[in-house]
Amino acid sequence: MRTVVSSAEMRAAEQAVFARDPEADLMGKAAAAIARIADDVAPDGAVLVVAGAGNNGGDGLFAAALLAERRPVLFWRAFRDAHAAAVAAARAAGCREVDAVGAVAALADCSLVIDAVTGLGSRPGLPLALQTLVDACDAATVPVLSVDLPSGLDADSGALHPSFSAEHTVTFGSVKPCHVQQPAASRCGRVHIVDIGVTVPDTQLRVAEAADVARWWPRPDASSDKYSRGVVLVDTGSEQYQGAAVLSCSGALHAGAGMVRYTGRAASGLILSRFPSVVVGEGRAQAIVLGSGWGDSDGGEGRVALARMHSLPAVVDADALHWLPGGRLDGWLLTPHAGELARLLGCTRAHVEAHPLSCVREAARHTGATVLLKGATQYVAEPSGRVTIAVAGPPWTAQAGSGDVLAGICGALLAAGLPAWRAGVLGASIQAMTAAANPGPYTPDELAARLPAMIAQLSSSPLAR
Ligand SMILES: NC(=O)C1=CN([C@@H]2O[C@H](COP(=O)(O)OP(=O)(O)OC[C@H]3O[C@@H](n4cnc5c(N)ncnc54)[C@H](O)[C@@H]3O)[C@@H](O)[C@H]2O)[C@@H](O)CC1
Ligand SMILES: Nc1ncnc2c1ncn2[C@@H]1O[C@H](COP(=O)(O)OP(=O)(O)O)[C@@H](O)[C@H]1O
Ligand SMILES: [K+]
Repeated sequence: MRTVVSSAEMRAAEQAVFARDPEADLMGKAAAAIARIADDVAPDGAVLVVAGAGNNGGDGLFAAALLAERRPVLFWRAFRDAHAAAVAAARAAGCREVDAVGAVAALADCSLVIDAVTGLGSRPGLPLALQTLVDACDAATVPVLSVDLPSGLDADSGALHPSFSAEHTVTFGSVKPCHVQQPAASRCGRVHIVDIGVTVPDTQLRVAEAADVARWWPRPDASSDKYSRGVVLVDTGSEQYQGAAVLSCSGALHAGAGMVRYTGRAASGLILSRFPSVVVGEGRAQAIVLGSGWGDSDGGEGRVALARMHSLPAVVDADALHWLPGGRLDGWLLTPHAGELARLLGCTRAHVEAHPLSCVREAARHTGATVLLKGATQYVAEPSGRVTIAVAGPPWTAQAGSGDVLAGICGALLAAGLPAWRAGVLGASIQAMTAAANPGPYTPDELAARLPAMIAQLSSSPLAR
């Protein structure tokens, strides 16, 4: 699990270092890391460093000085002002200064551009001369290594603004929101996190990693039976949306449920023909999955209320989200997409998309449930305000039916005894990781069938220990 720190939290942590040791050379360490990564990702050829007026530019120019010991380096002061000591170091090391026109012209001969224009102090957007260079970089397909973040983005959000598109980003201490929240995250390329001696604080935002999924995924042992592994009661699908029932059962079974009981309104013969191990009808269970593919079929309110009376953990998906009972929904996992969350909160989808973190937190705080907001970035918010971002995957899973499979996976994890936040994080992560390992337009049921291989691989990998 990695902590995600805001620019203010990072600055405070940096100040704490200087309070302890006023001579601490954080910029020197940052510059050394930038130079090392630059040599790794583009070992030969000239480097163009584009430097801004603040410390981000300072990092880049000190890195320029180090790189100039072994290769040609050019630099452009994009705002004229620049960190004076760093400019002096770059000049003394033999770096050649160019102007805006020279920077664009230099792209033809450069193997790497280091974007050190703005970092934590970045205001969204780029001045025209810089935008011209960014366009030229994109057209010339010269790889960009961004320092801290692609200049132009806002460190503290996932929103898109005119910015560099980096192939690599080197950041310090820990990731910032723009590195892990889409769509901004897609501009960061591969993110290298470098320890420069700043102690990162614990925060209310974290991002899960493959190792967390491997460690926490429930595995049967010699004492396991179908009940201890977890029985999931699945009330999904309807006459109109029969496929949703098949998909959520598939998700639960392929995620390792001990047993799936189906109590929904789709034709049981259809489900049994795909999954003969499913047991049709009520019975003992440890978790319930509700709502995927209900459409406007009757009795939603009563079915959700009944589930509440069972006092079991529940995954509440899709149409069941319209029928949330009053009171605190402790132990429940709500799985809305942005439109469904907007309806829950009484705001617009655009508002949720612009402010996903605050919206998902608000829904969890208001309902007392854990809320998994689905989409390109998947946020799992607990009523306490803590949010965990699931492992990211490719956009191939953006298709009808993925959410139904995900609800089933989360149901299996709840039934295995995982707390709701962990079920949400692991469910969303394993689906994304399976899609990443099987790139292409696989249907949701084909991807569900590939979950067991992914789970087996993770469980036997060193990450699981
Ligand atoms: N906080 C930390 O722990 C450390 C920070 N370091 C570096 O310091 C950076 C932060 O430095 P600063 O606070 O000086 O901020 P930045 O260097 O990120 O940016 C501030 C400067 O850029 C200008 N600016 C910002 N957005 C602009 C825009 N859209 N158009 C035109 N000008 C714009 C500002 O007016 C200001 O002059 C970090 O990103 C990192 O690279 C490192 O030196 C090491 C440690
Ligand atoms: N851009 C994206 N990248 C990756 N996954 C996505 C993206 N958009 C949506 N998803 C995934 O697609 C699924 C959509 O769920 P949902 O909208 O409920 O679909 P359905 O109800 O049709 O099953 C979720 O599992 C979500 O994680
Ligand atoms: K930058």
